[in-house]
Amino acid sequence: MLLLDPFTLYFLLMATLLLLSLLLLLIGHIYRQERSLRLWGLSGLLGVGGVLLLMARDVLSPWLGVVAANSLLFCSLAGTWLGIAEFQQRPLPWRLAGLLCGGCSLLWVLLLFHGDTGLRALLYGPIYLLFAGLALHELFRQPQHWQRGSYRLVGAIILLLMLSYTYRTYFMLQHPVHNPLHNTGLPLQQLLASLLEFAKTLGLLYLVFERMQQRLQQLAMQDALTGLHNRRAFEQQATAALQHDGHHRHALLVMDLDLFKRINDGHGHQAGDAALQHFAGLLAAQLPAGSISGRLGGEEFVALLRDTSSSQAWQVAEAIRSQLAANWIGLPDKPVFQVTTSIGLAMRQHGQQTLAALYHDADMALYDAKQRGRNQVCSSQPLVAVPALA
Ligand SMILES: Nc1nc2c(ncn2[C@@H]2O[C@H](COP(=O)(O)OP(=O)(O)OP(=O)(O)O)[C@@H](O)[C@H]2O)c(=O)[nH]1
Repeated sequence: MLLLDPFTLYFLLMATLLLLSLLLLLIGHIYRQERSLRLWGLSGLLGVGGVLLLMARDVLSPWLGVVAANSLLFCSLAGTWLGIAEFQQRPLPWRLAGLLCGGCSLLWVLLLFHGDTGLRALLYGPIYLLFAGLALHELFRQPQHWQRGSYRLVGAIILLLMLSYTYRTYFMLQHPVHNPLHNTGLPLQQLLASLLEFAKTLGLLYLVFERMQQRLQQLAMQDALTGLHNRRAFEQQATAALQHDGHHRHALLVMDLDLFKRINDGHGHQAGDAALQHFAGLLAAQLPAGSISGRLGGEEFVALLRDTSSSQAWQVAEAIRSQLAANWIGLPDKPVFQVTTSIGLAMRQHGQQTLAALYHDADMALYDAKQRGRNQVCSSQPLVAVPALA
């Protein structure tokens, strides 16, 4: 078996981190909306550059090696933190990051003059801990992120990194005059820290992909105009609800805006869109909590009212109808107009009734409402029209 010494492993890790950083920059270039990826890619490049400079300090001048390398490493830490702030869609604390990096580098230079390695070591740990702490703070700014497994995983990796930096400080204090290249203890710690940095970058990448997937899922399930569920999402959620609460009474409302073609023709397509959005807002305000609503297409909407009686469902439908009829809709600099809706209501008769069967009953009731002159609610059982409230 090929056994690699810690240094070879360390160099291999650095090479992998370099490739990963380049990959992040490439993906960040393709998915331009994810600027955090580019910041993390840059942070990785700075980190690798800093380590290489540190290692080459015997060849280059110690000044260049130590001062430039540490400055790059501080900027790399700031890059991770800025990337997380960007990922959380917060204004980037550029100035603060610049001030911190500049301040840390300056302190480092001053301590070089002082020549006390112990003091430098004491400064080293807190700077790393500060940047890791800022990254953690940004990651868990929203309390709901504590509930998310992926966030907790990245948080745990950053905590381990903080432990590793603390140990590094302790080690440097114990061995004040050391050369990291020829010391036996430090490379192992450096190996561990690099592995954790690597894991952290992968974890952050995972967070971005998770969010991209959520966005795609949202796009696939949401009606773009109204923000309501689209047909597929409504069918999925309503079917699950019917299966889950089999013994409860549910009501289905199928709603179709009246003579919508006239609104489009008379006021323009934009006004028609505004009417659809207005109606979606009305549904959100009038439907009881726990209801599932959606836009099936065109000017047809649907809502499943869970655990409700027929009189409650009737009242909700009637409130939606009368509120819509009572409101004027308008666009800036355009004449206002009114729109009405016809609604078909069906109550679930028994536990086995499917969504398709329920929809069929409600659709028949809607047809009846249209036939009776529109702007009214009709129920499938018994199939009668009930006088409008207003
Ligand atoms: N503005 C706008 N119009 C849409 C959209 N989707 C469908 N429509 C229009 O909605 C109209 C539906 O017309 P019809 O199916 O004839 O129904 P209606 O005029 O509402 O008549 P009734 O249903 O019988 O009351 C058509 O003119 C479609 O072009 C949309 O997303 N935005």
